[in-house]
Amino acid sequence: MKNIAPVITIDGPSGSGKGTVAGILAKRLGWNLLDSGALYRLLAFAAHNHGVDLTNEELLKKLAAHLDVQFIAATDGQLQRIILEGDEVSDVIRTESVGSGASQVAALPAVREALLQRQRAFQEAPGLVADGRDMGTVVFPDAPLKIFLTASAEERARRRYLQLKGKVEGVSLSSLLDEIRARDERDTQRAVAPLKPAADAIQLDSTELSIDQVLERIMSEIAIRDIAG
Ligand SMILES: Nc1ncnc2c1ncn2[C@@H]1O[C@H](COP(=O)(O)OP(=O)(O)O)[C@@H](O)[C@H]1O
Ligand SMILES: Nc1ccn([C@H]2C[C@H](O)[C@@H](COP(=O)(O)OP(=O)(O)O)O2)c(=O)n1
Repeated sequence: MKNIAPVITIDGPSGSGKGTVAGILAKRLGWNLLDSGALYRLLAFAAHNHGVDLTNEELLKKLAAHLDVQFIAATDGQLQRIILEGDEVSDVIRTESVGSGASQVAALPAVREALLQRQRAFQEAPGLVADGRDMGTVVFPDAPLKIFLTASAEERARRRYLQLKGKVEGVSLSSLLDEIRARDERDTQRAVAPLKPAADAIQLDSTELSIDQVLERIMSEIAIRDIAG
């Protein structure tokens, strides 16, 4: 039977606010959440732990197919928790070095293929908010609402800086800007499922918008489409 749970996709580059907005939206609607970037981050992290080279497509494909991961949904006052092979890794996978590894393994076609069904399995009633790079173009092409969230690279680096300052030692705005630009380049230029807006995506530039203003815009698109009951 066809799965009819509606999906809202939020794609865009690093630091555009996808994860924040997707998390709040899922909570507000009472829907499931797919943080697809976490899967690529988990794979890069697991590869590092198991001594697998980030260019070894065959081994990475196997690792992706057998990733022992649990997503524990957010509850009041607690963020979503991610458990890899029995250990909580929610925070350690968020560093820029794991992000860069994620972007490298994500360019490998066999890895993307191995993670595809795992991502589609999140499409369950009453609905799904999915964030990433190819949610609207490849994973959920029939989603009734697709958002492509952007912001200038300078603003995205500034947001990351504010987010990491005090938590991670030695962060600098200029190195974050370089890393964001390198990741943008790799994610948009790769041959398979590159970062780009779906033809039917609504493009939102959040450079000058607050998180609440972005949410307001998305809520009005949801209301227009009447997709959340
Ligand atoms: N519109 C916005 N204005 C200001 N800060 C924002 C906005 N959207 C997100 N942020 C902040 O920017 C940082 C990165 O956001 P995040 O949701 O992790 O981005 P992404 O998932 O696209 O990488 C977080 O600290 C978040 O609170
Ligand atoms: N659907 C997705 C999600 C992430 N990726 C890749 C590309 C990204 O640079 C890395 C990390 O993604 P993630 O969304 O966690 O990163 P940001 O929070 O945007 O910095 O994974 C992807 O190729 N496809």
